[in-house]
Amino acid sequence: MELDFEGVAQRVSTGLLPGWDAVEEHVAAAHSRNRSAGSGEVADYIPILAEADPELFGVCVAEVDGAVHSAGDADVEFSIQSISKAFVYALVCEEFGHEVVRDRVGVNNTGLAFNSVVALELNEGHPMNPMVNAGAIATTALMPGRTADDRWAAVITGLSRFAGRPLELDDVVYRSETATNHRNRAIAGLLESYGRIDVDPLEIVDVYTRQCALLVTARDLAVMGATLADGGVNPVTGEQVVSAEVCRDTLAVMASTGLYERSGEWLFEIGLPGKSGVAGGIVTIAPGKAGIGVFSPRLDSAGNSVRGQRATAYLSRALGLNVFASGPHPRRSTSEEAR
Ligand SMILES: NC(=O)CC[C@H](N)C(=O)O
Repeated sequence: MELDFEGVAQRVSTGLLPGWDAVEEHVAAAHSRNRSAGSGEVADYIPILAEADPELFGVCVAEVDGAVHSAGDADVEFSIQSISKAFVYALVCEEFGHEVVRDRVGVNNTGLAFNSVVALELNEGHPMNPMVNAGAIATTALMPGRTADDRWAAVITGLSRFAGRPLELDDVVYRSETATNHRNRAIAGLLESYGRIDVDPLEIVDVYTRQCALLVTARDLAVMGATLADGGVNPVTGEQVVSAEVCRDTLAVMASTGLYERSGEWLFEIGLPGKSGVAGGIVTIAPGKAGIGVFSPRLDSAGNSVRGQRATAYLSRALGLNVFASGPHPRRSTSEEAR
């Protein structure tokens, strides 16, 4: 797409959340209304994830002014899994800029499952977007560093800055996925065969597997999301983690591909950029307003948390976050128009 933005400033969207008490009340309601929603299955293709307590359920909203509201198991740790893809993508965008990342990794939905090999083959090895495994592995391969260890260090440091605290690896999850990630190794091998990565495929899958095994809480996800909602400034630590342009680009990709082949449905119901992970987390961003972090391990067939989707949908509606929702602008009075 050839576009011309020369001399056109990016205007910032405005709008406020309701007051502190109302947000607090709605976060509690998002939890209580969905606490007994029982459908979905805990992921088991990574063996250790099958052991998660399916009843865990946490909801958290972090506002861009630093206020944090939570309900339920918002401080229980779980592995970040695919949610990491959005934040690693932001770090790589910060490093290389809009065009390079758009051309190398892509921004279009595959319409296929997150771990699809067919999607790669159908697109001549182009990874398509950073939120599916192929694009995420290609993105992790762009992280700065000479060795796999350097890249891993850059991932853990970068994601910790988004969370505002030092994140740690869940070694058990990492080892469980390493023993079973043959499909991701196949994807990385294909990426190499198509000349789409310049690093050792097995080494980069290892960094990617570690990145997915970082431990976070729903609260961390809310703060990480709020950083993307706040022009790249972590609202709790005050640190500028990435630029505002990078946030805009990352959120656009999340909106179109963050929930894989269910992204259209997500946008239709919730109207916000989000990213899910198979451990049961979802991060959602209301630009200029807040980040939402939810966690509950039971998933739908696309790998998205059932209670998490329900709680986020409630919050989007109740807090007025859907970016497509508008009301009629107050009309000018006839006397004003006559002037
Ligand atoms: N959807 C996910 O969360 C998938 C992440 C997982 N680590 C994988 O690569 O399969």
